[in-house]
Amino acid sequence: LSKVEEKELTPLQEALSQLIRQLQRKDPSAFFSFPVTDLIAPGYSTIIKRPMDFGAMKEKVKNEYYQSLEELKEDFRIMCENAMIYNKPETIYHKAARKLLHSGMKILRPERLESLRQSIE
Ligand SMILES: COc1ccc(OC)c(-c2cc(C(C)=O)n3cccnc23)c1
Repeated sequence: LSKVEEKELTPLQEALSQLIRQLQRKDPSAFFSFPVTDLIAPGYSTIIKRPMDFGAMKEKVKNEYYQSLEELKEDFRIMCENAMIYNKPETIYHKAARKLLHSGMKILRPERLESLRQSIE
């Protein structure tokens, strides 16, 4: 082990990290990489009750918060829906969120998660 204790990732953490990497490739503008602040989005924190972003997801993987692949899928859906709630339909963020949700649901489709689940059991 190096000086800083390197913690081995569990199979679930490995699978979750791989899924997040694949999902983030569908967000080339990195609009979903970090929390949306009230500074860049006025009133955001009063409108959006469950903020979510890819950085928060990675933190939850690191802290072993997710107990299943489904929980990641739920957070991903919330993240995209937040953007479609706060941002008006004609904005680049609303459009990016709808496109991201669509491509993300292919990456996270049930049969894909089922086979991934079996491979880590
Ligand atoms: C223009 O560059 C950036 C950079 C980071 C962002 O969020 C992390 C956003 C961003 C991301 C969002 C979302 C996802 O709603 N957003 C909404 C209103 C105004 N800005 C944003 C934009």
